[in-house]
Amino acid sequence: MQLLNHGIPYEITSNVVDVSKRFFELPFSEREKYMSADMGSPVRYGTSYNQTNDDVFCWRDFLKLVCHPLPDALPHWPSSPLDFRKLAVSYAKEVKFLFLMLVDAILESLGLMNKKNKTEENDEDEDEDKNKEEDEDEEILKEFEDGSQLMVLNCYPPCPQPDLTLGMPPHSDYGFLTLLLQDEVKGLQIQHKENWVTVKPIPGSFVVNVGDHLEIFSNGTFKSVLHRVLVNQMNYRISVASLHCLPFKSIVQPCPKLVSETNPRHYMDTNFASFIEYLKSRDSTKENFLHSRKLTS
Ligand SMILES: O=C(O)CCC(=O)C(=O)O
Ligand SMILES: [Fe+2]
Repeated sequence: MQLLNHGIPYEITSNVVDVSKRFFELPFSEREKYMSADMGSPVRYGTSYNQTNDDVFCWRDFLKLVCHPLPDALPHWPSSPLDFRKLAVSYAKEVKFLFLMLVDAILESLGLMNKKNKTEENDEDEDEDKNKEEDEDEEILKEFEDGSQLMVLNCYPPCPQPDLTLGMPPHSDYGFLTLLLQDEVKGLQIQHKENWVTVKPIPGSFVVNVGDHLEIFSNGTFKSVLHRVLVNQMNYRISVASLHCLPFKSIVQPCPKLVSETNPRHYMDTNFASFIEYLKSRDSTKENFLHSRKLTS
């Protein structure tokens, strides 16, 4: 899905793409300051997926920025280019707000949002049950507000032999939703009915990708989307992905209200620790993470 007319000023999206480009143009000595093998680091620069244990490298540099809680993470973000933090922060805040609007709509589409209706006059018993449900629904939304946000700046340099490699191999995103901004260079493809379809870049628009957690939470109503990135001989390509999840410590599970005798749960509980375990043990012959959380009956 591509999202247009989302209300985020074009200046903010184009500035974050521009400052990302300038970060990747810095001398390596400046960029390498942010290299870290620690997956929990608030800022991490690297190549491929994980240059310490990938067998085959992808044609990609990345900078990962933890965005939540922002006051703790921000002092670790790059201070060069000089306007980096300012532009990345204003983008991160806008995109989080947009994510929450999308969550609200998704919860409603799943029948999980009973909007508070303060003006309506109902009889009192009914009111009490209704209020309880409304409170539970507000709780879910509150958890998303406190949820984690990870921003990934991707840079795919021109490649002399693009047919021999990929910018990113096929994967689905860990997390609930990813809001992805791409520059005007083609490269992103999503899998649709066994075919790879190129997503046409529309300046200022967001590609919204369903992540593994939304598939689990919705008990399979939403399906996470497999995607990959091609590289080309001519152009640098920049993308900025904002991955949104529940708080790191939360258990992700099919929403109890969506599970019933006729619609049993299709996924095990999961959390961030099990994902890290999976990443460490990953080899290219293994099933993907979501698959490893599926219940078979
Ligand atoms: O560069 C892109 O278009 C996709 C990036 C992506 O899939 C990711 O960062 O997870
Ligand atoms: Fe992705």
